[in-house]
Amino acid sequence: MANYIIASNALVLLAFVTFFFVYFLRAFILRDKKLRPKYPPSPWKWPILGNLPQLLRGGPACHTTFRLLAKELGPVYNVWLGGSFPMVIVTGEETVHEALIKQSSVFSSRPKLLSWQHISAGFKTTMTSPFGPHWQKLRKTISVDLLGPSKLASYKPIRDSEIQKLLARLREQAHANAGLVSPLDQLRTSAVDVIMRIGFGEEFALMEAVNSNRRHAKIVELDRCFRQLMDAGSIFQLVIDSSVVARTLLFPLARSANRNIETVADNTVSLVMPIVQQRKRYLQDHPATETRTFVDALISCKGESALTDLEIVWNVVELMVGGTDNTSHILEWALANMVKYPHIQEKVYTEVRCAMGPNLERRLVEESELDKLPYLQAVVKESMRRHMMTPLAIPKLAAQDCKLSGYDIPKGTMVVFHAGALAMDDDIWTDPLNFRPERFLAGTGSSNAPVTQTHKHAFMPFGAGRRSCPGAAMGFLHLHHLFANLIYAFEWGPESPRKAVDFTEKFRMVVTMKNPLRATIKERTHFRMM
Ligand code: HEM
Repeated sequence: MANYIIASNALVLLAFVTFFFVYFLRAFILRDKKLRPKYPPSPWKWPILGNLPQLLRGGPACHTTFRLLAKELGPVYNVWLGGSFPMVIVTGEETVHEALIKQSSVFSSRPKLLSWQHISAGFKTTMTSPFGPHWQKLRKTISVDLLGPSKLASYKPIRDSEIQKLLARLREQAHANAGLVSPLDQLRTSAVDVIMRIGFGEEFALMEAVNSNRRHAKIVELDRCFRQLMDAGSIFQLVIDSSVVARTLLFPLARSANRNIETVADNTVSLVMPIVQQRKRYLQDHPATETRTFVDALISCKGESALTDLEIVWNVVELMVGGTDNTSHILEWALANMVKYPHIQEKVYTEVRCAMGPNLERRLVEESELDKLPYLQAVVKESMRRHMMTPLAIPKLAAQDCKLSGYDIPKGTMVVFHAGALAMDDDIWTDPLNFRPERFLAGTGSSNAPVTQTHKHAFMPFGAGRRSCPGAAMGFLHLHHLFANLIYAFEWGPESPRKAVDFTEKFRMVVTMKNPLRATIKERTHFRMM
């Protein structure tokens, strides 16, 4: 017994001695500054809680808190959310280029956020998948088979018929409400309908003929799931996903947020799975069928690239959410600015009319005419800059130890590239708070070139580098085409002459209007609906 006590005391003593030896050895080695890791600066932090209190005090507008912190700390800094690693925030153009372009293989992975696993079949979707062969195969399928130029062109009849329906719905709503409309709801219905038809195929659209009410109910249900899925990506969720301390402190809230995600995930799967399985059976029975829809392309991945039914469901849902939420909210911001700045609206309208030529019988602005509308395109871009929809993009993960702007970034660090801060940087943009579409046109400014020509990453609403949005071309096409037709068909005015548009922002992970736009519309005199 005595021997046992002596042995265990000796062990404890040895452990202490080893600990202090290692501690002092490390301190001795790191005395030399060159050997000491140089981490990015961070704001003053609380013990254990790190920077959580500052972040939570900033409320939901933490993208603004992050932007303001950059003024104090510089273009790369750490915030501690109570996890094992800090989160690195990047707000500088050169650092974005260094990370996402020059070191793209290091900064092209994603963190495995707890909530994502429920809505990605365990990180098996394009957006959530870590950098590697699975992501590369998915990304290729999406970029070539679903969103390549010829595929985009093939969806034109769908876009045209949905624009007709959108204009008709707005006109109907205006007639019933003395000219007053709520464009967001109409834009969402349209965006969801277009993406459903592209995603699931015309067979889905044909349900309309069979039972229009049932189809509409399904669209509404799916849209509700899409909205809830966007909420699942809120900044609150990001914080509790990445911080043990936040999860522990806010346990009841964190638990209920997780339950919500599980519920919305179950609802989404129960709605989409039957469509996927039905289409799979059809393709098995008709092997010669041409690949047309998102679902078809994902089902046709064979061999090593083959996806399970659940993976197909979540990949198709991800594309649909990407294609609906952004488009409808960006257009809402653009229309709000048209109401606020009638002279800009008039300029857009004049440009569209000139591009349409003298033939006033024409009813829709054609996609082929969009190239003749540089001012309209600049207005859309300025709306995206001024109200950057995804200011923090989607977080990345450092796949290995590396250096960024001279700082050491350990493997496994979550890195957020702050596109919103770049879009409002007053070292890059003149009067960034002002809505000035001209800044995107050549021939303006002292250098006679648009800002984006000299500052490549100043405007990155679709992210940058390997993980940038594969739907950018589709996104711009939908935005320009819809916006041109909305301005060509209607003159947009305020809800009432004395009520200014409320531009207050609401931030979940995307920036939307806190109070959805309500506006009056007047049909343009030349415009005739079929
Ligand atoms: C105006 C519309 C759109 C905007 C503003 C937008 C914005 C973004 C942003 C900011 C990212 C993150 C990029 C990053 O991590 O650096 C992203 C990723 C993504 N977007 Fe979009 N998007 C739009 C439309 C679309 C459309 C139409 C689709 C597909 C139909 C789509 C599918 C995706 C996918 C799959 C990813 C993940 C890419 C990856 O991780 O490899 N998006 N988008």
